[in-house]
Amino acid sequence: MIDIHFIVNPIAGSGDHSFSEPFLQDYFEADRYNITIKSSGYKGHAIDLTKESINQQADIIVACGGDGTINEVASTLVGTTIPLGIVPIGSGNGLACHLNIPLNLKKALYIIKNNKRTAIDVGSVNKRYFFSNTGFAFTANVIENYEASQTRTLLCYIKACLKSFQDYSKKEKTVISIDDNIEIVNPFLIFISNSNVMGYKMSLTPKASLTDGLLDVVLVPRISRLRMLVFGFCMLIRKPELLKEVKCYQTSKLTLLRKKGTSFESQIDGEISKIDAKKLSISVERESLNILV
Ligand SMILES: Nc1ncnc2c1ncn2[C@@H]1O[C@H](COP(=O)(O)OP(=O)(O)OP(=O)(O)O)[C@@H](O)[C@H]1O
Repeated sequence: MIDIHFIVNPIAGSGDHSFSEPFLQDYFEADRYNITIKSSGYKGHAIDLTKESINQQADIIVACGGDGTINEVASTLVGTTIPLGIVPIGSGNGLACHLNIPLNLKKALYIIKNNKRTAIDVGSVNKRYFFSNTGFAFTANVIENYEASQTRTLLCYIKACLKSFQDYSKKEKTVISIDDNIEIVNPFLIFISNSNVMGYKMSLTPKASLTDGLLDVVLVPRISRLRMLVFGFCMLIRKPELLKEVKCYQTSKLTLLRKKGTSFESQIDGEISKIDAKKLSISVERESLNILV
């Protein structure tokens, strides 16, 4: 028998999800599969549910949600041999999009049933894992405004972007040094990505690969509002490097040092996260997560 545990975020995306044993048994026959369904009740709960499933010797653990839920489940699975399945019922679904996991529920379930595994790279910021991306300044502010809107739709995401453009000039002064050779005063954006999709099929790092042992970095210094709009357009056409102020490169590790500013306002896989440390060590662990694709 194959034990599959589904960890469902009931509020992900539209928040209208019906996972029941009879429904899943239409895809996973009762004589071959044991199905367990767990529902997360609050932020971070999926971590404990995954730990419990590991102790219960699950053969496959499936994250049903968006990038935030995947982060919680996958972070707990790194270093184990248990493969992660993904049912993308979130809003942005960035990692699922990179992996070509269909948004169609039935098709996503067949991918899990096929049991085809691949190992992907995993990013880490001061030992916190990210699978899709992490970012500072504008990208963190967008997520902060998005979370405050309480509704996870594309329209709310666009409104969060517009509000973040307005907020930018009101932010406290920050000075960030990168690998001791680049110093940015009030950066507009620092974005570090493992995957090639941010969410809603948008991308700042279209050339990123989940298996190259590298992170794709996008740095945008302080720019005028007009240049911000041009940058927004370049992002929509997936060519951020067209703006001459933008620096894009790949690396396996980097260090950010906060020389001025009270904390690193950051987002990790689309969830806001304030990091008080002065120094951030960001790196990639090669092919450390098994995933069903
Ligand atoms: N029952 C719950 N109530 C409130 N928040 C929850 C609950 N269960 C999980 N969460 C939190 O909801 C947040 C958002 O989840 P998730 O990322 O899966 O969906 P999403 O934001 O709609 O999708 P995406 O990240 O792809 O845009 C996560 O931080 C998760 O920890």
